[in-house]
Amino acid sequence: MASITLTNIIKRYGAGKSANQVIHGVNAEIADGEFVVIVGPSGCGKSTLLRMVAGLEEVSGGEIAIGNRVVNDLEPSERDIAMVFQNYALYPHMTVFDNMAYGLKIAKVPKDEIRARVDKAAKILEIGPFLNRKPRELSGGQRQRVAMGRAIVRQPQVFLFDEPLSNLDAKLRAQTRLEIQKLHRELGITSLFVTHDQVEAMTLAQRMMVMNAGVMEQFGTPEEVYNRPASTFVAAFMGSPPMNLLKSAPDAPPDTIVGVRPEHLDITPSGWALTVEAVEMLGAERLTYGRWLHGQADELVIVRTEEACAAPELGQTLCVTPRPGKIHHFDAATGKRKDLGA
Ligand SMILES: Nc1ncnc2c1ncn2[C@@H]1O[C@H](COP(=O)(O)OP(=O)(O)OP(=O)(O)O)[C@@H](O)[C@H]1O
Repeated sequence: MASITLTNIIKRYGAGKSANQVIHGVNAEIADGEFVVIVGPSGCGKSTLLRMVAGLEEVSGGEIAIGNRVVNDLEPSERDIAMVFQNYALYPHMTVFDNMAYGLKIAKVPKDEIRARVDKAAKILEIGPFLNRKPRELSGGQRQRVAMGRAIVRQPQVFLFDEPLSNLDAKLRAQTRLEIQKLHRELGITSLFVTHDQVEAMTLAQRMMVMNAGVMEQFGTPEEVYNRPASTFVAAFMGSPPMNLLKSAPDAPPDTIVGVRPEHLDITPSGWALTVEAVEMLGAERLTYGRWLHGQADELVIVRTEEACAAPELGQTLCVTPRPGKIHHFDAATGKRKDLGA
């Protein structure tokens, strides 16, 4: 196993005047055995970052080290990594066993050893009964497990996952998420996992890197990222519905955006007076969308309450108060959290 160190990583596509820089100096230290998720919206550069660690993309600047070895100039096959892709990339004409064994055969691992490693991985992933089937005879979830099995048998220092769950339906995705967690607990292999799905990121990550337009906005545990977002971008990206970000809250310091999560607004006899515009019933909870007119300002505020609370009527006035200690302050010019480091 090994740590991964990213030092001032830069990526440019193209050259000269048409060069397009898509990664702008990422620094991160991923500990030996850690499970780190790279999350961010489409186009933010997460796949590019992962592919640079894999050696599938060249690094334009900076240094990537796996363990104590700088790998910038090493071929993917020399990096001691295994990658699991979104589309599984299984060989259709080979059995499950042969798909899992293929990399080992190429590496001239002895036959007995291959058999033992494939059997062990098949047992962990519960795909033993399918070893003689072809990929087309498997469900999407089973194929995804074969793809993971192929990575496991190589006993790499590092696992790289590129949106491996996005082709699965919601139920299977949730189940496979649990299996990946279990796998990581059992094998303890350093893992980098790319997703655009914040729920996947929150549930899988020991720490997560939140990317925005080629910049790493925050690197922290799910709790840190949710409870102390480093910027308005992170505050809005993590959490559904997102944090309310108010440009002109009364009593706020000048040039400050005030953030309050929808679940941290309590309905009170007085407070911020919202006009209810929409109510959504989501089962265990209810979302109320209210317009807050105060001074020159006109802002939409989302309130999340338990389903048991009385349902607000459209058009009624609803007063809410942020819960003490749950208010976030961001710099209006930069979007950065104001009490960072405090
Ligand atoms: N081969 C390429 N040539 C030029 N630009 C590229 C290339 N690959 C990616 N890009 C650009 O780099 C940026 C980052 O792309 P990347 O695929 O890493 O984003 P992503 O966060 O993984 O997005 P998605 O979730 O949609 O896959 C995008 O603006 C993309 O258009």
